[in-house]
Amino acid sequence: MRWVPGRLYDKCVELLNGADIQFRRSARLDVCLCLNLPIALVFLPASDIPSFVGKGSVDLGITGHDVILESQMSPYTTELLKLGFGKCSLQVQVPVNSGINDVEGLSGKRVVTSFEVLAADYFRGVDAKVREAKKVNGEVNGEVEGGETKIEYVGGSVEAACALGLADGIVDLVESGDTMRAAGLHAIATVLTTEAVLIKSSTPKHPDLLPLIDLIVGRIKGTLAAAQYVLCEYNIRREVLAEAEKITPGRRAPTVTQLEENGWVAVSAMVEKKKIAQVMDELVKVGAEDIFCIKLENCRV
Ligand SMILES: Nc1ncnc2c1ncn2[C@@H]1O[C@H](COP(=O)(O)OP(=O)(O)OP(=O)(O)O)[C@@H](O)[C@H]1O
Ligand SMILES: O=P(O)(O)OC[C@H]1O[C@H](OP(=O)(O)OP(=O)(O)O)[C@H](O)[C@@H]1O
Repeated sequence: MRWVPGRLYDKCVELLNGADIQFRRSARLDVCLCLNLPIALVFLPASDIPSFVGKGSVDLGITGHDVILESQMSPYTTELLKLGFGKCSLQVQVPVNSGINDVEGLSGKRVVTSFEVLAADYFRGVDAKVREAKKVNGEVNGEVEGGETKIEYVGGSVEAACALGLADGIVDLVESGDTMRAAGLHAIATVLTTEAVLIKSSTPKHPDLLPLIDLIVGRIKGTLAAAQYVLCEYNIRREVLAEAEKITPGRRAPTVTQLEENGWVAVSAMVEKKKIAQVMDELVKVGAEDIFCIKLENCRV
């Protein structure tokens, strides 16, 4: 069966474009050769990527932090970079009208999920806590009894399980929360937060490829930094330069150039894109003039 592009696909392609990793993918093929580097690209379901990378069949991969944990491949893979997309949370959800308001209330009941490893791990802890509390309260005599939450796997449409009478609660990913609300559910706990990450094998099969791997990682890092930062430039009187430098310290230090006009300098520094409006406002307050910011096309950091 051919793999259908999932939620991470568009952002992955954007990242590859930014890193100038050129490829032409034929409609029916999930493997293609890169046009300008000696590498092959393999398009796989997000949940298969940790195992392909962990076993060394593929040298680098992009997938969710959640699926790396779920596939139990963390010991065999190294997370190199957080990629800033695919952000969501794995949450425990119950019907709004169930009367259950915390995970302790769900302990011992039925939970349906696509994340059976993570959910089982989580509820093992919850069940143990509930049993311990019951013991302390004298509700359990001698050996601990009952209280084990039943975790059942389904591959998709997890949110329908409660309405279908299959579950008392679910563990599923939540991004906007629209799916959860539409199914009449609400979240009572967060198991983990996740985003897409770049991973490599912890035991690479091809050590000779390490320089090429480093080159690709460097390019991806540069693409991410270019998207995250802008270059801010302004002119300022030298006597207030120290104040302005506090506002724009740059990644390492700002570049300061003497202007032809006496007593004035030009400053150039990288500033986080999300902070640039506030930074420009503050620069105006300390007397900076001719302030502008330049979008970064690409960089190496
Ligand atoms: N709203 C969301 N729902 C599900 N996953 C999301 C969401 N937002 C981000 N993600 C991330 O995307 C991952 C799933 O990626 P993707 O959809 O590409 O998987 P796939 O296996 O390739 O396709 P599919 O699961 O649709 O068959 C999740 O494990 C999670 O890390
Ligand atoms: O909070 P939201 O923005 O609504 O997103 C969450 C939904 O997205 C995912 O499903 P997906 O669409 O990937 O399909 P699936 O149910 O087949 O996993 C996830 O399983 C939720 O159902």
